Amino acid sequence: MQPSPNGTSSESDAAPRGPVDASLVPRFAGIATFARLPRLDEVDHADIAVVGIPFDSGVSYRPGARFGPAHVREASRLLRPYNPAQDVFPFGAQQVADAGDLVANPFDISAAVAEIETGARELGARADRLVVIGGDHTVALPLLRAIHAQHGPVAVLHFDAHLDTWDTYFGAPTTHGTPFRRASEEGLIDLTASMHVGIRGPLYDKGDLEDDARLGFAIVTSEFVEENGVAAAVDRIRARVGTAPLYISIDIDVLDPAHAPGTGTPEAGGLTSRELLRMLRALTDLRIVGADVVEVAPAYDHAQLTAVAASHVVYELLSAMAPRGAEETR
Ligand SMILES: N=C(N)NCCCC(=O)O
Ligand SMILES: [Zn+2]
Ligand SMILES: [Zn+2]
Repeated sequence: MQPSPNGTSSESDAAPRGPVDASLVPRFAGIATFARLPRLDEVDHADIAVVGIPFDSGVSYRPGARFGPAHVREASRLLRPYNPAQDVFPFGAQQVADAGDLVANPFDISAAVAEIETGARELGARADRLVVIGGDHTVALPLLRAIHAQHGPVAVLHFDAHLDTWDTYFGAPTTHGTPFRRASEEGLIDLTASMHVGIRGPLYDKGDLEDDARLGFAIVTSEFVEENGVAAAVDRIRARVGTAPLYISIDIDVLDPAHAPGTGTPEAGGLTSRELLRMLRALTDLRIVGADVVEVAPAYDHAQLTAVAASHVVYELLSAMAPRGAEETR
């Protein structure tokens, strides 16, 4: 294989352009794109664009997820080309590129949501699928609007400590605690195939769960995973999602604060990063049409714990989305 001057490896024009080779350029050198991948403007077309949305004006508690994309990119420098857990080269089996960040108005949530939807739709012309790094969970609503325009109602597999199907906060309908209620009301999701995983902690009222079920979500709680194990949780997820086009939304606070302290609304009693990664690895053959990883807030992080976890979550998503063919390429 001929390394190019910037240390990226590419065997021919047709092969995907992969990350900067860490054996040629130290992984701590250079400007951080996700996993040191090429930028979207450096490739003709991407199968998947990784894109940041530095927006956190929808938070109900600790702010700071606007700095999530940069923090996750920094921690992603250590990722390597081959994923043995899924036996795939996620950057060789498909072209993945970093599209930078979408611009979202920090002072006007409605304007931001419109900008995010437009930005996602426009990116859709240059990349087949998007994997988004948030940003707070508000961003899932415009992303689902863009996905719906392309695919119709999708199964939403939502990993989170929180339901995020609440109605309003201080009268505001568009916040990080409400995206999936709005999405359900707008007909964006498949009400027979959507599910929350990792739910735990105090609610506002008993009726929250009744509302949530009516809005189309089944639930695998964090406690269910503890009592029955990952394999049983995966069985329930796969039975629910079936063959529907699947959008995966991962709030990093689904992890226990011991595994992901850097987030705005932490809840005790969460999943381990090992459990979450195992669940994602079991989704390989599902029809994943897009994904987000949200709520990483670096100000509360320590030693990049949360960002390392989030970067591996993105890596498992990209691996699960990679086509499986006869030829194994890096
Ligand atoms: N989407 C996240 N992370 N949290 C929603 C929590 C809403 C609340 O403060 O009750
Ligand atoms: Zn949450
Ligand atoms: Zn959330």
